[in-house]
Parts: sequence; structure tokens; C-alpha cells
Amino acid sequence: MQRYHGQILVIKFGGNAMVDPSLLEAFASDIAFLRYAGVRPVVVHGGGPHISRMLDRLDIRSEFRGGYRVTTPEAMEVVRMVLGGQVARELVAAINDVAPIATASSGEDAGLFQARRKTIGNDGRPVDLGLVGEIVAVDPRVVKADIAAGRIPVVSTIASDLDAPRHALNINADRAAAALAAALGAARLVMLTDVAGLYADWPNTDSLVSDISVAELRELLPSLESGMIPKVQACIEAVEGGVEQASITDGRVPHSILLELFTHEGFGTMVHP
Ligand SMILES: Nc1ncnc2c1ncn2[C@@H]1O[C@H](COP(=O)(O)OP(=O)(O)O)[C@@H](O)[C@H]1O
Ligand SMILES: CC(=O)N[C@@H](CCC(=O)OP(=O)(O)O)C(=O)O
Repeated sequence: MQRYHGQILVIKFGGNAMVDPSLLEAFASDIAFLRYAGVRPVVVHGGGPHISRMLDRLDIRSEFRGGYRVTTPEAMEVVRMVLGGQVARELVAAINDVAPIATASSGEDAGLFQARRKTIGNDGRPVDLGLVGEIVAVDPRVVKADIAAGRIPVVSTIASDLDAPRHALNINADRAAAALAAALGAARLVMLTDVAGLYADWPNTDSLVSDISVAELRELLPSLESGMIPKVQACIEAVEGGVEQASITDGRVPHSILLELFTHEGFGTMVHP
């Protein structure tokens, strides 16, 4: 516990890990526990499945390309509404139930996430993903001010579009968590998802990677699919940005953050320089 005293830890809570209320409660109590134990947790949340459900209800079609949602202007309204108005509120409410110090921010607040449209795909070729952004600058002062005031920031991953004032871009939550972790000088980035970690030979469950370097991860990247692509890119970005360790961990297991942080060998997949 002493190892992380006073340190910033960025915890990314994936939409797929928010599967039942008891897990949300366990997550909230772990975050409050860390805060009261002298650690400075920052929560970045996803919500892909929540967005997809709302788009379906509204009869708006959406598809994923290389792990990113192709986002039309109509879909963007829904992304903004669901992340900021639904998922962030549920998380803040759950944490505030245990410790009334959680506060929500959107990447659009006070220049937190500034982005440009993502126009190059994972294969290096041009791609049209609509209103999907890549973060080009992070101004973490709003989050730092919350931390300094003793609060627990909960961040939604919408960014301001640097090329279109007052317009927003949809940012993959793993990538946003990595950019924020680097900008805050976080000691760790922990991403909670709905698998045990990264499988080298997906879906062969004997191939779970427990420990991997950035160089090895780069070699694996071209063979990966869907949701794992941005997660692995995020681990690389975070570690190259100065975060000591980034991990991908099973958010379906209650208290997995604590297992990841406080067991010697970790729990999911740990990425190091
Ligand atoms: N090599 C791999 N190892 C683990 N999971 C993988 C792999 N390739 C694809 N996946 C898929 O990635 C999913 C996690 O990504 P995603 O759905 O975006 O989750 P989250 O909402 O937590 O960000 C897993 O549920 C799994 O289906
Ligand atoms: C560009 C892009 O794909 N944005 C994501 C943002 C939410 C997210 O990343 O949620 P998870 O972490 O639960 O996957 C989306 O629209 O689904």
C-alpha cells in the first residue's frame, strides 16, 4: 500500500466490465478505499455497450472498424448524452454512496482533451471514422484541481475538436485513459474489462499473457482484433508516456483492482517498458 501512497492511479472502467450492480458497488468501494488509504485514484469510464444499446433503441446504425465506432453526427449526440448523462452519473452516484467525494468531468471541460479527427487507420492507410478523434493535447489542470481538493475525478471521454470550435469528438476510452495517465504523471494505468487480460492467441484461453514489454507488444499488435487493439495501443502510449506499468485486468472479478495492485505477480496482463 505504501508503494502507491500519494501517487495518482488511473483506473479505466470499461463498459463491458459494468455488467451488474454488485460489481459496480465493489468497484466504487475499492475506489473509495484507495482514496482513504492515501492513493489518488482517477476514474476514466467507457460505455461502448451502453452507447450501442441507446443507438439501437433510437434506430441509429453504427459499426466498429478496427476497434473504433464509426460516429456520424447523429450518433455523436447519443455518445455525448450516454457517456456524460448516463454512465458518468451512475458511476459518480455509486462512488458517492460510499464516499461523497466523486465528481464528473467531460474531456470537453476546461480544455481537458483536445483532439483532431482520426484519419489514419491501424494499418497506416486513410480511414473515415466520422467524428472519432485522437487526442493531441491534454490540459489536466481541472483533474489536478479535483485531486488537490481531495475529490475523486470521474472522466468521460469526449474531446473538443481543435479544428471545429464547439464541436465534440468521440474518443476511445482506453486511449483517453492512457493520454490522461501520461499527462498526470500517474504511477499506474489499470484497465478493467470483461476478459482476464490479453490473450496472445485469442480465443485460446491457455494463451493469457501475464507480463509483456512494450517492444513485444508492438510485435503482437498487427495480429490483434477489435476491442483489444485500442487497449494495447493505450498500454503502449501510457508506458511510453512515462507511466511505470499499464495493465489489462478482469473487471468481472469483484475487487480486481486491489488484486491487480497489491498482489506481487499482478492478476491480468502487465505491460512494462
Ligand atoms: N487477443 C485478445 N485478448 C483478449 N480479448 C480480446 C482479444 N482480441 C479481441 N478481444 C476482445 O476484446 C474485448 C474487450 O474489449 P472491449 O469490448 O472494447 O472492452 P471494454 O468495454 O472493456 O473496453 C474482449 O471481450 C474480447 O472479446
Ligand atoms: C471511438 C470509440 O469507439 N469510442 C467509444 C467510446 C466509449 C468506449 O470506449 O467504451 P468502452 O471502453 O466500454 O469500449 C464508443 O463509441 O464506443
